Amino acid sequence: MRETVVEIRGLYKAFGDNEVLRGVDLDLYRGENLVVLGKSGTGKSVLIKIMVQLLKQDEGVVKILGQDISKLSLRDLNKLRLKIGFAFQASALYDSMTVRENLEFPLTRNIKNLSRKEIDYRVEQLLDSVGLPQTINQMPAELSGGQKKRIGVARTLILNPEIMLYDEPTAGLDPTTCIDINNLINQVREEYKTSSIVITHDLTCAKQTGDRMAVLIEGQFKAVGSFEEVFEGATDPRIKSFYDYNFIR
Ligand SMILES: Nc1ncnc2c1ncn2[C@@H]1O[C@H](COP(=O)(O)OP(=O)(O)OP(=O)(O)O)[C@@H](O)[C@H]1O
Repeated sequence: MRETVVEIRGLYKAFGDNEVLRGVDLDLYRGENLVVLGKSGTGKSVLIKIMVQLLKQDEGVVKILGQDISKLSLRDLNKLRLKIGFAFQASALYDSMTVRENLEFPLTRNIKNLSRKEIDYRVEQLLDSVGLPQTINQMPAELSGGQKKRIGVARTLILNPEIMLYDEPTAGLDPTTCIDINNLINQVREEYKTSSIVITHDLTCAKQTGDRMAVLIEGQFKAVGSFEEVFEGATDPRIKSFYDYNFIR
């Protein structure tokens, strides 16, 4: 039996007349990478923002690690949020801080009484994991786009999240760097035993990282399954066109 770490049922969200999510059901199983695909503006970011309650749903239930997030006190919600790593579309590093300070920040803000040695160990371990130990004293402005993404992932991992949410991890990167980031997403799963939702437009990223695909169309998941199940022999023209206009390696 697969353990469900995120369970979404009957999720609705509208902004005025704009009905974005119209009955979303989705499960994320422990240890899998689930890719969420959909055209621009279909509500992918809204969905993950609801998962961390940066936005509130109008209707529906989101259970994370067994907890109904809309029923939690702010204190319990904040505790749960620490188990969810949110790797933003832009890497969201603090420009005025070095790489070391960027990584230390979530640690020292959330865990009291860590020794200098423990902090240094954790920062260095994470930088090794993402293959960038040499950047420790650099400023974000000195890093390439791909390096910034890696540091963003390292910073997200520093609190040992059980669930990772990647929002457009390969956006704006050249094809070779995209492959590096896809490999990193897979490596993170192996090394840190995370369960992840990867939001992307990039079908190469989807194919390389995803155990399952979920395609969001008109506010609902219309197809969920392996890459082959969803795309090969797809008859729904909305899914077919998505596939046809992407270049797959
Ligand atoms: N805070 C908000 N207030 C009003 N409308 C919003 C808000 N956030 C999102 N929307 C609207 O919800 C819809 C879905 O937005 P969302 O950012 O989730 O799309 P997306 O699928 O992530 O797109 P992209 O792939 O371009 O990032 C859009 O029409 C957007 O304008």
